[in-house]
This record gives sequence, structure tokens and C-alpha cells, in this order.
Amino acid sequence: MEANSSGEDLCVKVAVHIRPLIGDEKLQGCKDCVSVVPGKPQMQIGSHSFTFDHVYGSSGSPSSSMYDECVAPLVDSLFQGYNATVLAYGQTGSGKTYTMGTSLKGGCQTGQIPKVMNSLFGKIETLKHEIEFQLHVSFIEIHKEEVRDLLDPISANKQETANEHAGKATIPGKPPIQIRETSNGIITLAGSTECRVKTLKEMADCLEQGSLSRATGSTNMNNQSRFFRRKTEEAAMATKRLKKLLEARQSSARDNSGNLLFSIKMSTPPNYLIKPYEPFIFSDYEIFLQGWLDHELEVQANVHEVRHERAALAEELAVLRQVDEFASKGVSPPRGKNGYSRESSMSTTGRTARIASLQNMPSISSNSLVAMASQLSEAEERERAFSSCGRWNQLRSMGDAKSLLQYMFSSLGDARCQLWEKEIESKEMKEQMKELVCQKQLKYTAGIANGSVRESATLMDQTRKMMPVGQLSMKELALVGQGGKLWRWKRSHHQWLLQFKWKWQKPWRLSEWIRHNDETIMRAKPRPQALLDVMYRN
Ligand SMILES: Nc1ncnc2c1ncn2[C@@H]1O[C@H](COP(=O)(O)OP(=O)(O)OP(=O)(O)O)[C@@H](O)[C@H]1O
Repeated sequence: MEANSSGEDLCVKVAVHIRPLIGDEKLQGCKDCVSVVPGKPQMQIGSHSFTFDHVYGSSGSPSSSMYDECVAPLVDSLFQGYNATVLAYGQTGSGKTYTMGTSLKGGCQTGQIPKVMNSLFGKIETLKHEIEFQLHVSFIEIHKEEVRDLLDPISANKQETANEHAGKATIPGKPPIQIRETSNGIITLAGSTECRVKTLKEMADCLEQGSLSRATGSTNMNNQSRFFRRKTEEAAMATKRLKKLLEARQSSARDNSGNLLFSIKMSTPPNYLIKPYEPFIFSDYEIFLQGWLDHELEVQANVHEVRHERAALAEELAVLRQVDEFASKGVSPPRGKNGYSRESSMSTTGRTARIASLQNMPSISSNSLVAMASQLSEAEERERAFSSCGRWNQLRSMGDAKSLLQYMFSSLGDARCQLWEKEIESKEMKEQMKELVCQKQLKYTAGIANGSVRESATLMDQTRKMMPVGQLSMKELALVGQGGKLWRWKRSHHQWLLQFKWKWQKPWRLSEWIRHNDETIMRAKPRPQALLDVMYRN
């Protein structure tokens, strides 16, 4: 905990490190869009000002003072028994690796971590006679929503072999590490390698090994391919999520009230369970999902555009190289329809400059890439918004949140379907029971002691007495038929003859009797109002 200028204790301090434009950006004529307000830890982008605890780089404080002002006090507090964290946060290519010093090239000592290491071992050296120290290090990478162990010896070996043979960077090692929360609320990385280090050299080796194992390590590829690879991976993640969502949509149905029912099933439901018949309004979530789907589609469209643009650039580069080759042999390149008229009309210097810029261009200035970057930061913003409210706090990533949402939709969809089915079932059963009761009572007397049937409209009126069918005259029976009871008998009597045969003493006589009644019904005049008076006698 530190005290700021106003004497206030602060647990978290935020410092901004502004990096200068790098080679490719300068080549493309990019301009600095960030300025630092003189004498203040404040920076300006357009008309917006942002104030932090420190601003380094550009015309702010020199980067070299970052360690002394921000990190050294934390190292001191470690020796007083406190925990400390330094977190570098920023978009791809913003300079996190450079600032932290995790891309150790030939033992570069400029980043924060190498400085911390030096300071740690310096202090240990002076205190080792009084206190025994044990140092353990671990190194992880969060990549594509997964946590990877960079000190895992298996991945490290595979990495080396793969780099030798295939020249590829991403090699799956052991399964991704799980982020877990202990009962006392401590977040742990289950199964991550912890190496015990005794010397500065051992610790530096760990840092180097981990840096080399990074899937996105800048040591493994040049800027352009790294940038595109990162974007492609992000696009692949988006596609995966989109596919899941589309699958969920395809398997969804709309109930008769127009609400969306998700029937997607998850093999391992998350811990958040919803009561099966909890009332739930889908429309807000539908809107949210619709918005999210649109966003993902837009990202996809942009990725497609970027790929297209990249292919066009690669094509231009190939043509320029060929023209260059012709020129170096002293041969003039073919002109005409399929020739290289535009490229060959360029001056040699112009062509060389264009080749160099095409080789190095990470296409960062491309409009679609800029749009995509802003969309991705919007997604990050949403993720932050999610993780800062209520129960969403328990979620570790946007992926978790989406899984939870899908699970909620799935459970609620199922619950609504079940409810709907049950309602239909119970309606049908009531109908059947009503029929049975009528049939039985017409043959014998009222006697079915079933709660739901007792409650049915037919039997609600206790003042009315059910009459056995034998006591009704033919005319009365005809009226009953006209009122709708007897035609139902006719429709279903074959079924219940089979089903309730054991109940009826002489079913063949019943058939005869119904046929006889049918004939009577056909002859009788319709008088539906008289139905109840016939069925129930006061
Ligand atoms: N302060 C700086 N001064 C000079 N060059 C810098 C500075 N910060 C970063 N760079 C350069 O900018 C490029 C991108 O930096 P870096 O690889 O550290 O970004 P990153 O944020 O770690 O990217 P990623 O998230 O993709 O790993 C590198 O070529 C690096 O050398």
C-alpha cells in the first residue's frame, strides 16, 4: 500500500508507458496521436484528457525512472511480508513485453522484471546471514482464453523440436491450467510449474525459457506475421463462439407466446443453477445475444476484408519482386494485358522502397484493422463490465459468461417446454377423466373419487345429481348426444371397449345400444340449452 501526494493510501497505482513509433509505423507515415500535458501525469488524445499516477515516455517522465518510482517500493514491501503485483495491460504491439523485459535477447536488462531480479538477489545477498530465503518462480501465458504453463518442461521440449523442424511457434503442451478459487477466496493456478531458484542466473534462465515458450513471443516471428497471427487467432475464437451460438439458435424454437427457447445442452453445467420453473423474460437476453451476434459477424466480415487485403498486398509484392528480378538480369519485363506495366514503370528506388514497405507493413493503418481493433477493445470493455457486477464477478472470462448465459437459456427453455407439455398433458387427462366419469356415471352412478376430477367443472355443482344412463329416456339421451357427450362416445367407444372391457359386463350390447342412440340423435331436433337440465337433475 502506498501513499499518494494527498496522503491517501492506495492499493493500486496506474502508470502509462507511451512507446515511440516503431520502424514500420514511421515507414507508413503514422503520426503520434498522444501528447503529455507538461508537468502533469496527464495525457491527451484529441480533446480527451486522462490522468494517471504516472506517465512515462514521449514528453512525460523518462522511462528509466519507472522502476524506481513504481516497482522498487513493491520489492521493498516484499521483504516486509506484503504481496505485490505488477500488471502490464494493453493491446497487441503496445509494448508490454518490452516494458516488462520478458523478451530477453542476449540478456537484455532494461525491462522491469530483470531489474526486480537484480534487486531481489541484491537484497537477499545482504540479508542471507540473518534470514533464510526460498524463491520459487512460475511463468504463465493467457492466450486464446486459456492459461498455459511456460515453464512446463514437456511443452518446452516440444517447442524446441517444433521450432527446429517446422518453424512453428504454437505447440500444445500439457492441458491448459485451471484457474481455481480456494475456500478462503484465494485464486490459484492448479498444476502450474513452480521452479525453485537459488541464483540470479537460474532465475534468468527460467525467464528466458518461458519467453521462448510463449505462443505469441516476438522472438518467434516478425511483427507482421505476429500481428496477423494474433488477429487470425482472435478471428478463430470469434468463429468458434459464433458457431456455438448459431448451433444454439438452430436448435432453438419459439414457443407459442413468441419467446425464444434454447434447447442447447451442456455436458457439464456450471455451478449456477436456476430453479426449473422460475419465471424468466427472454426478450432482454435475446436483444443482448442478438447484439453480440451482430458484433461477432461484423468482426468476421472485417477479418475477411483484412485477409483479402493481405492477399492483394502479397500479390503486389510477388509482382514487384519478379519485376526486380527481370531488372537485375537486364531483361525488360513483359508488358500488356498480363504484363507488369504499372510495376515496371516505377523507378528502381521507388520499387525498392515499395518492396521494403510491403515486406514490413503490418497493415496497422488499414481502416478495417483499426475498426477491428476498436471492436475488440469494445469486447474487452464488455468483459470488464461483466466482471464488475454482482454474480458475474464469479466468472473468470467472457467465455464463462457466455456459457452461463447459454446454460441459462437452455435450462429455462427446457423448463418452459416441460411446463408447456405438462399443461397439455394435464388438459388431456382432465378431458379423458371427464369423459370417463360421464361414461361411468351414465352407466352406473357418480363414484370416481379423484381430486382433479372432483374439481372439474362437470362435478363442481354439488346441488346437481348425476343420473345413471339407464334412467334417461331415449329423448333425453338424444339431447345429451346433441350437447356433445354422445358423439364423443361414438368416436372413442371402440377404444374404450378394448381398454375398459373388463369393466363392462356386455360390451357387445353397449355397441348396439350406442348405434341405436346414434340413430335416435340423427332424428332428434337440436336443443342444446336443455343439455344441463337433462344431465343434472335438481
Ligand atoms: N518504449 C519502447 N521503446 C522502443 N520500442 C518499443 C517500446 N515499447 C515497445 N517497443 C517496440 O514495439 C514493438 C511491440 O512491442 P511489444 O512486443 O513489447 O508489444 P506487446 O504489447 O508485448 O505485444 P503483444 O501483446 O502482441 O505481445 C516491439 O518491436 C518493441 O521493440
